[in-house]
Amino acid sequence: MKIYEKAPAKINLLLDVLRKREDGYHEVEMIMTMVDLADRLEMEELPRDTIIISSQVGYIPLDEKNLAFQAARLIKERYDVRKGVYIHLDKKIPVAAGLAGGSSDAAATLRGLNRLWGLGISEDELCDLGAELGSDVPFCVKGGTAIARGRGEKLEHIDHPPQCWVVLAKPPINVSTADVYGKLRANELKEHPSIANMRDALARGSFQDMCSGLGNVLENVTLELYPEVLQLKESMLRLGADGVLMSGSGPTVFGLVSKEAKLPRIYNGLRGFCKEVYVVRMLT
Ligand SMILES: C[C@@](CO)(OP(=O)(O)O)[C@H](O)COP(=O)(O)OP(=O)(O)OC[C@H]1O[C@@H](n2ccc(N)nc2=O)[C@H](O)[C@@H]1O
Ligand SMILES: Nc1ncnc2c1ncn2[C@@H]1O[C@H](COP(=O)(O)OP(=O)(O)O)[C@@H](O)[C@H]1O
Repeated sequence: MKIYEKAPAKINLLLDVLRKREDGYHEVEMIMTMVDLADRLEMEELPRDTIIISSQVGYIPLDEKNLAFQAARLIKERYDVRKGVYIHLDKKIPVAAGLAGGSSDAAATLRGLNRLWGLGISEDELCDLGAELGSDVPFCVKGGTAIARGRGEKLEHIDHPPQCWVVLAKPPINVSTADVYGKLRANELKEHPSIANMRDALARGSFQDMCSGLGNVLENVTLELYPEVLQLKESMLRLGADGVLMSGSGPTVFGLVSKEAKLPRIYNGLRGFCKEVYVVRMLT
């Protein structure tokens, strides 16, 4: 039997860091939501007790470094499953982009293998397993729109954003999340974006207030390392996006757009100097 799972990308409408913790992670407050750009996973049981990963792209690891591999190994160990699985990753989400592609693949693997092997694991338990794989995996297990606290694993679901277009542009650089957090001076942050205002904007369905409430304290760190990300932000605004922000640790920049008629100008303008541009919808 073959089963399929979609693994959508996330964006951070808001990302605040409260402090650095003793364990090296940062205490965060984020508002995350999913967009309609997804990897597609195909999973099939194998007669041998092994995990095999394949993908149509050549630039991700296919061994135990792959987060889908780690998710399959974890679920097999924890639930004593002595069966094998073949997982094909049809990658559509840009890699190391701040869009949680790997985390979403891990989450989709947990959901998929729970189904394939009829394990009856609850969604909350899948989230706990996911937290062992990465801070963003629990959110990717549940999806929706949520405030994520702790190191990202404590979730509170909130209202979805008002429907709009999301333009994603990824410059040709790979950003390491650990590097960006490592360079952040969390105790010296002067300004913090307001979770309360953003939550309120979503509750009221106010597109305008959502755009003006966007904020990400990791942005300045990545902008300093890669000035082209700032150029991308400025171009998106100039071309007519209503609100613009870097997602996660970057380097992908997203623009929120309410009017479809604005899209061709923004898309064509960005494609002039950035190969990876996607126009998608919020996944509500
Ligand atoms: C920044 C965010 C925002 O959504 O996303 P991305 O840019 O990676 O998509 C996340 O916080 C990333 O989550 P994720 O990519 O799952 O991170 P992990 O694998 O758990 O951690 C990678 C490294 O980032 C740092 N890290 C991560 C999360 C956190 N709350 N504090 C940290 O300091 C740690 O140095 C850790 O070793
Ligand atoms: N299934 C996967 N898809 C993409 N990248 C993966 C996967 N498994 C492991 N990786 C590795 O994880 C790193 C981060 O990738 P990704 O999750 O796409 O980025 P981000 O953390 O910025 O959202 C990359 O360096 C990549 O080599």
